[in-house]
Amino acid sequence: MSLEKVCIIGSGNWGSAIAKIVGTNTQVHSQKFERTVRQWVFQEKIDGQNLTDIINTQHENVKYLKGVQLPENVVAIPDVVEACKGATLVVFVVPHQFVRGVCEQMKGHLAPNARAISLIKGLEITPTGTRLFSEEIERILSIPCAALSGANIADEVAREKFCESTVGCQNLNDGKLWHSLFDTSYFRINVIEDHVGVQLCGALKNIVAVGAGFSDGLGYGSNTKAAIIRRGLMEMRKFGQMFFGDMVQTETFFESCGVADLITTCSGGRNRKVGEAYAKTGKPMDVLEKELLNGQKLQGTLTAQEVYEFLSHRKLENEFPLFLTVYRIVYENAPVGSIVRDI
Ligand SMILES: NC(=O)c1ccc[n+]([C@@H]2O[C@H](COP(=O)([O-])OP(=O)(O)OC[C@H]3O[C@@H](n4cnc5c(N)ncnc54)[C@H](O)[C@@H]3O)[C@@H](O)[C@H]2O)c1
Ligand SMILES: O=P(O)(O)OC[C@H](O)CO
Repeated sequence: MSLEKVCIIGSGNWGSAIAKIVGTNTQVHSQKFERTVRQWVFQEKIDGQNLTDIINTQHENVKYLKGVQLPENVVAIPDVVEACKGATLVVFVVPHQFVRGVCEQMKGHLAPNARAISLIKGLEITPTGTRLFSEEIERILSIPCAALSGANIADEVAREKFCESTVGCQNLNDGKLWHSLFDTSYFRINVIEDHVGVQLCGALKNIVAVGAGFSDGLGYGSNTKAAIIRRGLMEMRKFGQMFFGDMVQTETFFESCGVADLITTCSGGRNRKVGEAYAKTGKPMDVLEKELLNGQKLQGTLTAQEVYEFLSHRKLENEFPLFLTVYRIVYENAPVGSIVRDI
């Protein structure tokens, strides 16, 4: 049996943390995977040096995951076509606004039996429809795509602090393979057959996290945040039921990708952090993103806008008061205090 050739598309904070796990596991399971893991890195200069050269010599992504050693079998490649050529397993981990462009470049370069997994927390939403990134990847590249999502703040995972994550897939044989690629003693994977629910949770929780940040910035306490989390969870489930019906299982909301991710993201995530700073300073979100995240990307504000456009097109925005309020605060200058008054 030939060995699986793994490639990672993306090298931000989560992309780097996952490269550490994948690079380790291809060595542990050498009967299944080729040792070398190719990682597509969006090229940038750090003090005059290419980020890819730094990763390949120092084995550290000094911009997006400072202080964490990457396995030396992870090879950073700036050209996406070269990185993915002939790959049989493709791990997508780029911020959601870049997925389509990257996929278009990869067309025709993967192995014929390739499979993918999306670690992206976002949805492809337009006023006329909503698509999961697994569907978008399947549509553009004509390969099956599973999803991984969970209560996984990248810095904590990279420092090997115990957590769980959920793989949602349509084919349990592929699920076993993804389990071997990602599961470690500190990153425990549960495989379920609900790739839709896994992705919906990962995307929508980012809107709730921005709301939790507003609450923190206004000085409200744990009770208020718990109320935002509870209402957020209800809206996430309702969105799933309304637009994906039986494809989303209620049990999925009790997995790591569901309530656990909501809790962690509303406590320690970037969306929460920037939401808090917005409530305290009133500076525009894009300015705060630049000031506070050093090139990392906020996903919750964009998702709030995309979800609002999708819902308002159907005159359903009032059915989702928390999602609507986060949108109005960010994009319509609604007072931050409406996060408790209007939900
Ligand atoms: N960071 C986390 O803790 C975490 C955990 C779980 C899931 N996620 C999800 O993983 C996905 C990727 O996030 P991340 O944290 O790895 O990234 P990030 O936000 O840390 O970094 C942004 C990345 O985008 C790249 N980039 C910038 N401009 C680009 C362009 N024009 N085209 C392509 N790439 C470009 C940057 O080089 C960088 O690699 C997101 O959907 C996120 O929600 C993140
Ligand atoms: O930092 P955030 O807000 O993008 O959240 C990170 C992860 O999704 C938490 O699981």
